Amino acid sequence: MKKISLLGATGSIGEQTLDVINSYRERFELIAISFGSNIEYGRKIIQQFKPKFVAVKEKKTCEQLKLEFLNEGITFSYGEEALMEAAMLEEVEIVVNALVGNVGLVPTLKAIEAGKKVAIANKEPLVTAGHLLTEHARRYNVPLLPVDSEHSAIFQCLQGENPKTIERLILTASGGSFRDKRRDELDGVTIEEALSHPNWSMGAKITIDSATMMNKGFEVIEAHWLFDIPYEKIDVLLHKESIIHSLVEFQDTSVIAQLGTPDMRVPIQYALTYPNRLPLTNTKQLKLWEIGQLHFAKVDFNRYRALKYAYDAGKIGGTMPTVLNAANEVCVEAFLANQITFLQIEELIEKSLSRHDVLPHPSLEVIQEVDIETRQFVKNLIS
Ligand SMILES: NC(=O)C1=CN([C@@H]2O[C@H](COP(=O)(O)OP(=O)(O)OC[C@H]3O[C@@H](n4cnc5c(N)ncnc54)[C@H](OP(=O)(O)O)[C@@H]3O)[C@@H](O)[C@H]2O)C=CC1
Ligand SMILES: CC(=O)[C@@H](O)[C@H](O)COP(=O)(O)O
Ligand SMILES: [Mn+2]
Repeated sequence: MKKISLLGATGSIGEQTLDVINSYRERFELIAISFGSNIEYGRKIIQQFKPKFVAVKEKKTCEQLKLEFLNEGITFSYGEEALMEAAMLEEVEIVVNALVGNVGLVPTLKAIEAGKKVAIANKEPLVTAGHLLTEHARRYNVPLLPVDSEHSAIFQCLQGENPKTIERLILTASGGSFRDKRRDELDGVTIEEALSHPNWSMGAKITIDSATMMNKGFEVIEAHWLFDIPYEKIDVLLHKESIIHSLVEFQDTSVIAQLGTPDMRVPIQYALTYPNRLPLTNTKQLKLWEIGQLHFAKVDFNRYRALKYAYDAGKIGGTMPTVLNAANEVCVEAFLANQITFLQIEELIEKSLSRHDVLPHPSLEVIQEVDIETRQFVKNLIS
């Protein structure tokens, strides 16, 4: 029985992880969950899976649930400490990090320190502090198992291969909600339009990141850290169907790709069962004859400026990716709250990056300071 702690259980990845766990109850046991403010869904998960430990964001939610589940042997806790506790519980073997945002950084470090395998969907900590997470994973000899579809694809393509023979990684990109619009057509786009991803149903934050293509920029940085590949050897390829999830080119010019219908339960389940595979229930098999054609195009960095900022920030390194992520988190939240326009997301990120004096090899403390300072800078600009 694989014992799991699921951080961010009420989100899009969280829900799909629960679906995988539920279809293999004889193999997986949900020991702990965390969630933020979605108490209705959180309550349902507790009723269905009866986890032993529940971490929530607010004290009020914690107190309410304690009363509701009195005498059921469940420990409830709240705040950042609770998230860390959920990541470190003795009996847990694997932590699935399905949180959104940099809030997942410290719990991931703690999970690694506690010797847990980490299935990581939460990409923002890898952008903010990829060096710390990967150094930590090496030091504690713990695997960081990719859940992001592109990274899972690359991970699958690399099984049995010598990493030294990799020529380049090719991340596919759908182009997001506005892929059929020119840059000069992005001026008045609405939140609703931005939230309409062509291929994937995901949480709001990543859907906006896909629309700006900051998501792909984050994935470039994520790939750099997870696979230890220089930025010069990581490409992005526009592929509107999201059927090829990513590709690896080897030195002998062979290219290996991983394909499948867009369903996040595939990479989630692979991370949970790795190095084995299990049948996935209730999903569509890939029928290429029904799709007929797949499309590919080169990325225009002037159209997708956020992607360019991410490459630049990644190459500069140090605290620059921390600034990139922090500014992006504040901007996406502000866009979703109707405080800034879609194009202002890029503008404000560019302003944050260009004023920043990079600090090399930042410690966790430095990263946290830069993160807070950047958020404040962007909030001041917005207000
Ligand atoms: N969705 C997808 O298909 C994919 C997502 N990813 C990445 O996976 C991560 C999760 O994405 P997604 O599932 O879409 O996100 P969602 O917004 O759907 O879910 C986020 C989860 O994190 C919880 N949460 C958010 N903020 C806090 C906080 N401050 N403290 C505690 N818990 C918090 C939410 O709780 P609540 O809702 O209860 O407030 C929710 O459970 C992101 O980093 C994303 O980039 C990567 C590839 C695909
Ligand atoms: C499902 C997944 O992994 C997302 O990160 C997805 O990649 C978003 O699609 P695009 O960023 O390619 O639009
Ligand atoms: Mn992805």
